[in-house]
Amino acid sequence: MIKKVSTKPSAKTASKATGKGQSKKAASAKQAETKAEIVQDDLLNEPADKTVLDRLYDVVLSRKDTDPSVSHSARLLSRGTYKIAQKFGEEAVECLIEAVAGRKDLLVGESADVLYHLVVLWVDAGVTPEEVWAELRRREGVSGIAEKAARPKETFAKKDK
Ligand SMILES: N=c1c2ncn([C@@H]3O[C@H](COP(=O)(O)OP(=O)(O)OP(=O)(O)O)[C@@H](O)[C@H]3O)c2ncn1[C@@H]1O[C@H](COP(=O)(O)O)[C@@H](O)[C@H]1O
Repeated sequence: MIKKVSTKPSAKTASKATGKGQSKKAASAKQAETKAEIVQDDLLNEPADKTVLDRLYDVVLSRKDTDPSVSHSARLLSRGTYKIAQKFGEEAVECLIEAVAGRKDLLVGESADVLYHLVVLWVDAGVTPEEVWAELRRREGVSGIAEKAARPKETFAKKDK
């Protein structure tokens, strides 16, 4: 499932600020909403390219320890590593199903789901995108075949078999 980027506070948050003596609260909620709308407009002007992943990480990180009733990321993070890993696994399976079925259009959406859930996994584990980019950078120009051939013969996985 694909979800639009939104930094808007929920309608719930704004509607709570009503009634007598609440006008100040209502005004500040309105102000926050206007500010969030500006941020949302800014986001709509951001490029739809690979930099979106860094922005997604920043948004998910900012959701940590926030209200789980307002943010899906906050809800997922509050449920702990097991649930986060489970969701990531489910999305990965849905992704590979579309790949095997040759449904390219659905594979795009499922890929976005996988990346979102991977970012949640990173936030939960304390891994930053920069660490992953650095690892990919380190591997650049190293053939996978050559790297595998250079591995020590006695690997942990092989010992167990
Ligand atoms: N990219 C995503 C994204 N992709 C998928 N999803 C949500 O992931 C959920 C997947 O639904 P499922 O039914 O599979 O999962 P579930 O609700 O946990 O169900 P259970 O497994 O618990 O039964 C849906 O609510 C989707 O909307 C996402 N939620 C958020 N984002 C991004 O994260 C940002 C922050 O979102 P919030 O944290 O919700 O503010 C958004 O602006 C988006 O950019």
